[in-house]
Amino acid sequence: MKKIGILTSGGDSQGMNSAIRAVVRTGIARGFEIIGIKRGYKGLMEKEFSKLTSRDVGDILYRGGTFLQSARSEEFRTKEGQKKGAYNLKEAGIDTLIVIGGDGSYRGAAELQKLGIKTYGMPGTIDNDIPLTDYTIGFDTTLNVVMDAIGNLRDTMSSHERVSVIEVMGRSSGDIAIHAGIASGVDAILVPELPWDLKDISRKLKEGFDQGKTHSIVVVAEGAGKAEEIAPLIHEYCGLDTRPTVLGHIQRGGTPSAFDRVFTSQMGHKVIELIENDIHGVALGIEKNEITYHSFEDIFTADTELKADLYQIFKDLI
Ligand SMILES: Nc1ncnc2c1ncn2[C@@H]1O[C@H](COP(=O)(O)OP(=O)(O)O)[C@@H](O)[C@H]1O
Ligand SMILES: O=P(O)(O)OC[C@H]1O[C@](O)(COP(=O)(O)O)[C@@H](O)[C@@H]1O
Repeated sequence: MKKIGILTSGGDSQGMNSAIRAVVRTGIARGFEIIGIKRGYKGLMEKEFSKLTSRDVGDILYRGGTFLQSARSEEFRTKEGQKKGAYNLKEAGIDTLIVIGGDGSYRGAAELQKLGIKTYGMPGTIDNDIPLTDYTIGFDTTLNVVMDAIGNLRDTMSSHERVSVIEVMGRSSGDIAIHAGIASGVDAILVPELPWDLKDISRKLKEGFDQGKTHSIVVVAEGAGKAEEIAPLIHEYCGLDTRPTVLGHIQRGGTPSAFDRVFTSQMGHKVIELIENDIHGVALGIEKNEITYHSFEDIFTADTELKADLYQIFKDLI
């Protein structure tokens, strides 16, 4: 019976469990054996393999995180580590591997493809920073978590007439900040992809308070700066009382949204179809509401989309 390996790698994201469940259940129904690999490429190095049954993936659909767990592996970054990974898979009779993770995980999968393993990627990162997919796994859930947190902060900031400076995740992407910022009607959004002028922002915040506002919210993507540094600067520039909040890993938890559950189920189903058709060396995505796939090479060379149009909408709405 053909064996298919599956692992989750890099930062976990809400919906990974749903994707694993869909792969296991569809795969078994089509006559494949699904082998779960624990702790991403780290577990691949250490041969942490075990066969997954339909029952093993019961009760995980609505849980955040990944029951296969995730890790980062320095050993796997090396050529020797990658050869060891391919060897460990072949030794266990696994010639096909599904990797759920972000850009780094995709790079590892592409290396394994060159070493004779048929690999597949699924975009598992809350940051939404994988090209050729409109959404990544967990992004939608994270937006809802951030939106709730901003709502809570707004309540208390309003009572005390303060400015809340909220740092959200996104090492090199402003997607969480822009989407959550628009959804929450915030006053300023700082992202790594676009320039910003803190003195100008501070002046506008002050104008708002002078016109009767009782609170203001500034969202900062972590790749653009630190809330702990930006909050005192705003105070220095305009005199308003400010408070920094780093949302941190709270954003990566929580039960997956309906959107994240449904599209990961579709992707898990689709990847088994690709395996049956012997199409490999590709990563899946969702584009215009359709599950699509592209070669790793196309993903690595695609332009990283700047969300300038969405940012412009935000500017027009404040
Ligand atoms: N350029 C690369 N080549 C091969 N493997 C890589 C590469 N970059 C990252 N990896 C592997 O993928 C793992 C996850 O990558 P990382 O960048 O931490 O997360 P993500 O996949 O979420 O971007 C790393 O720990 C490493 O083992
Ligand atoms: O949990 P860690 O290892 O501190 O990683 C934090 C990072 O995880 C992320 O949420 C997502 O990163 P990945 O692309 O590795 O999934 C980043 O925005 C953040 O900088």
